Amino acid sequence: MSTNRVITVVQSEDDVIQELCDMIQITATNAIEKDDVFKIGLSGGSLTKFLTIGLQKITTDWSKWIVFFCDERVVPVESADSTYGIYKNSLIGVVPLDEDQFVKIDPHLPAEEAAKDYIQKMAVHFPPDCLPRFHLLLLGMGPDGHTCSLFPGHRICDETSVWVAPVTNAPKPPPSRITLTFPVVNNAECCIFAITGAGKAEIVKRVLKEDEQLPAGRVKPTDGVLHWILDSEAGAHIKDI
Ligand SMILES: O=C1O[C@H](COP(=O)(O)O)[C@@H](O)[C@H](O)[C@H]1O
Repeated sequence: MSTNRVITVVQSEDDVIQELCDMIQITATNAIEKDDVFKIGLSGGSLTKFLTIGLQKITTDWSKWIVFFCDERVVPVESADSTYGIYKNSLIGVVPLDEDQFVKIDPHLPAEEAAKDYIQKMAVHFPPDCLPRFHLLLLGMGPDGHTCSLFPGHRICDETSVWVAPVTNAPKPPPSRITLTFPVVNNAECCIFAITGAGKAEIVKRVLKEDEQLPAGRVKPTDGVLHWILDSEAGAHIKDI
């Protein structure tokens, strides 16, 4: 099986949010029709802003959503660095998602234990004895080409034995994190990168040239679809690929 990659360049950040949320709505509808549940993984960073704005506008059966994290920072939920904390404050009460629909890390554990605990929590929602297959993973990318908390050159980029790995020395603060590993990311039915801004144009070009030194360039769902949604600034150099 090869990855089906689709690149969409739109004008502005607002257009990226619109395109992203249209895709989320379609993917959720299809998943609920097929499996009676929608299993989605969220990232942090700029995606939190996109979803806070965009998810309010979609039409879906929210009761069927189970929301996981592609990565999470091991910090208290009250911290501005907690990805769950951001979604909790910006989404709950705004869209009809309950706190218990989020599969959250235990931020009181050290990263190693939090990763093991998260694997147990994930296992409740996926069939036994096979890799979890998410309906949708929403991914971001840092200007260094990291995605989830998979940073360039970090040994966990080559981790194949666990679904979720701890990171205790992330080069971007906060240092303590957990992250899905590549086997799980690449087993998803669909992955979407939503990227904006001129600061990411150069790295977008490198990743789309399939530079496998860069973690984002290693996202290649083995039996799924990979979407890149870019604004005109982030997509400025893609004619050169
Ligand atoms: O630290 C993180 O960074 C990436 C990228 O963030 P962005 O602000 O450049 O969009 C994000 O996808 C990841 O979830 C987060 O933990």
